[in-house]
Amino acid sequence: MGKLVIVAIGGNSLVKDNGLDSVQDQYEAVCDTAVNIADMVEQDFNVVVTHGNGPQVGFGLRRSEIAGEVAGMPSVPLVNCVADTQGGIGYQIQQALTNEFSKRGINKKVATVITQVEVSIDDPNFKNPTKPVGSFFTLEQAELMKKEHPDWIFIEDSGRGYRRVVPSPKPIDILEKDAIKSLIDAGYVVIAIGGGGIPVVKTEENTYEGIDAVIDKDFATSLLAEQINAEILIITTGVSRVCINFGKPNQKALENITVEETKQYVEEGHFPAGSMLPKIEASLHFMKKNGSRVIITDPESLKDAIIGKAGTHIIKSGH
Ligand SMILES: Nc1ncnc2c1ncn2[C@@H]1O[C@H](COP(=O)(O)OP(=O)(O)O)[C@@H](O)[C@H]1O
Ligand SMILES: NC(=O)OP(=O)(O)O
Repeated sequence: MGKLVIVAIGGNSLVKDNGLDSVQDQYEAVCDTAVNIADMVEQDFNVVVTHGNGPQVGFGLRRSEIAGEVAGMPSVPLVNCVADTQGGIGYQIQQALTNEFSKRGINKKVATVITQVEVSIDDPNFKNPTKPVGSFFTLEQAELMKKEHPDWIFIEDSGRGYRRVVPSPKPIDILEKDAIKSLIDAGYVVIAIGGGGIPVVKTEENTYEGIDAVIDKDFATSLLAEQINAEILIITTGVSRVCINFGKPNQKALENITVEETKQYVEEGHFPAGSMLPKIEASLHFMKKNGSRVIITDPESLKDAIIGKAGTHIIKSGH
């Protein structure tokens, strides 16, 4: 079997029009990414796919709230909204990959694993929501909504507008890791920990129960990469390369950077929390463990990125 690569697909990279896209539009974006993943499989990489759900889980939560406001329907807890996005996006990726493999005569099966991820009830992030979900709003729109829903918290998200945030505890363990490993060993392309995984906590009775939060899929992906001993971590997002001085006149795209240089850029504050910082932190965590290379790029550049012709590559010094 070829090198084990984890590809983490950003939730925003599947939504082009701030939530006004239809399910069919999202499926088309998924199909585009599936073409690039199939290219990697044809190059003999052993691929595991994870994905985000930031926009989609926010849309689901809002639909549930509006159904409550308008029709008095019972609300869907945030943890169930996460589970719904894991199933819904997993289904689309699974179908797109299956069809793409069949079209090309690639003899690979695909399976999506509903994945629970353990978090700590004492995680301080429950008191300090940081994960942006749903649509982007102007400051005026956000202020209006805040008047109507005083408990909502908004942040400015990387110059793209204002978004609602929810708690995002750190992942501790992936409950279905053995099932994921077994499927990889059996030759499946596995889709797992969608939306960062369904957050669960261990009870005093040693059982698990869901808790309302959205885990960062980059942190969850780096934990999975460690647990399955992946060699390469690829994070696809809305930009082809990570930049320093992002959005400023002196913005510079990064091609190859060492772990030490990356840490230096973090210290200099080039990566905002809630968008690029978690990707970089997850990458550094992966490189500290078993990782040999991290690539951050957009889905369209995947094929070129894997052969070093696109994307930002984080490598160990001396490579
Ligand atoms: N230093 C940076 N370099 C490149 N992109 C950045 C940087 N800082 C913030 N960004 C923004 O962060 C986005 C990635 O975060 P986000 O959209 O939340 O991720 P995801 O694709 O996982 O949903 C990029 O598309 C870009 O708009
Ligand atoms: N759960 C999560 O991190 O989603 P995004 O990648 O869409 O932000």
